[in-house]
Amino acid sequence: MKTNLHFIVNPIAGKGKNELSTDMLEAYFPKSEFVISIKKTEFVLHATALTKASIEEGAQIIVACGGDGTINEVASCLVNTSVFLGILPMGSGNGLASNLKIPKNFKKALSIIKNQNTIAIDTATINGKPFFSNVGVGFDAHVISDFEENTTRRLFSYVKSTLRTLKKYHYKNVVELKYNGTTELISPFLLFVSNSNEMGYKMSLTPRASLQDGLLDVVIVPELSRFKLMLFTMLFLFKKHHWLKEVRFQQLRALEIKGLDNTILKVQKDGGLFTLKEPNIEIAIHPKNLTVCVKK
Ligand SMILES: Nc1ncnc2c1ncn2[C@@H]1O[C@H](COP(=O)(O)OP(=O)(O)OP(=O)(O)O)[C@@H](O)[C@H]1O
Repeated sequence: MKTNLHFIVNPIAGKGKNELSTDMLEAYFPKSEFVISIKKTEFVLHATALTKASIEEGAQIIVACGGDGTINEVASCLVNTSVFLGILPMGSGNGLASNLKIPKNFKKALSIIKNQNTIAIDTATINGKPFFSNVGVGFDAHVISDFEENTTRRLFSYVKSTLRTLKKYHYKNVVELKYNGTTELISPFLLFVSNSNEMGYKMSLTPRASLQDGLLDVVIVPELSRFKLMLFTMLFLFKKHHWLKEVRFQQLRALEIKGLDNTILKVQKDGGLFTLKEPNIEIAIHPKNLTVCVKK
C-alpha cells in the first residue's frame, strides 16, 4: 500500500519564499510508494486547518515545513493520533528540529521522512493548548512581542528585539508560582518552561531537557541588577548561566502561574505570542503522545 504523505508549507518562515513542488518531491518519494499532497499556508493558524483536513483525507505522515510556529500548528492536531509528524526545517531558529537532530539540509531531512523511523516524544500544554518547545512569561515573551512587529524573521531581528526589550523591560508583574505543593511569589526577569533542550540558533536555557523524560525543565531568574543582567546574558550565550546563583532550575510534571491582582500576563508559546484570557496559567507535560520521524 502507498504511503499518504502531506506537506504543509509556511512560505514566510525563516528567510521566506519557501516552496515545494510535486516534481521536486517525486525525485525522493517515488510515485509507486507515495501519494503526495502539498499545501501552502496563507495566514496564521492556516496550518492547523490544513492539517485537520489532511487527517480527514487519510494522511499517514504530515510534514511541517517551517519553524517552531508551524510545527506547533501541525503537531497540535497530531497529538494522541497515529499520524506521524515529519519536519522539514525552514524556520529561523528551528529549535525543535535541532533538538531532534533533523538537519536543515533538504535532502537529508527528506530522507528521514522517507525512512519512516519514528520515536514517541513528550508534549506539553498551557491552559489546554499544546506546545512542543517552550513557553515563557518573562523577558522572552516581551522579546517575542517586539519581534512580531517586525517583517523579517532572522537572527538579526531577534537580536534587535532583545536589545530594544532590554532597554525598556521593567519587572512590574508579581506572579504566584505553584508546584509540588509549594507556593511562592516572584517578580521574574525570566520564567521559562521547556520541553526541548534548544530554543533555536543552537541556544539553550535548558540544556539538560529531554523530549522523552516526562518532565518540563523550568528556569526561574528573579529581578537582577544591570550588572548581573549583563553577566547573565554573557553566560547564557556560552550555556553557562547556571553559574549565577540567582538562576534556579526545576524539573516538574506540572506548574501553575498566576498574575497577581488579576494581571493578564504576556506569554510566548513556541516562539509566537499566546493571548491569555485569564490570569491563571496551568502548564503540564503529557508523556510520549506524539510520534515523530527521526534519524535512525
Ligand atoms: N502566509 C502566511 N502569512 C503570514 N503568517 C503566516 C503565514 N503562514 C504561516 N504564518 C505564521 O507564521 C508564523 C511563523 O512561522 P514559524 O515559527 O514556522 O517561522 P519562524 O518564526 O521563521 O521560525 P522559528 O519559530 O523556528 O524561529 C507562524 O505563527 C504561522 O502561523
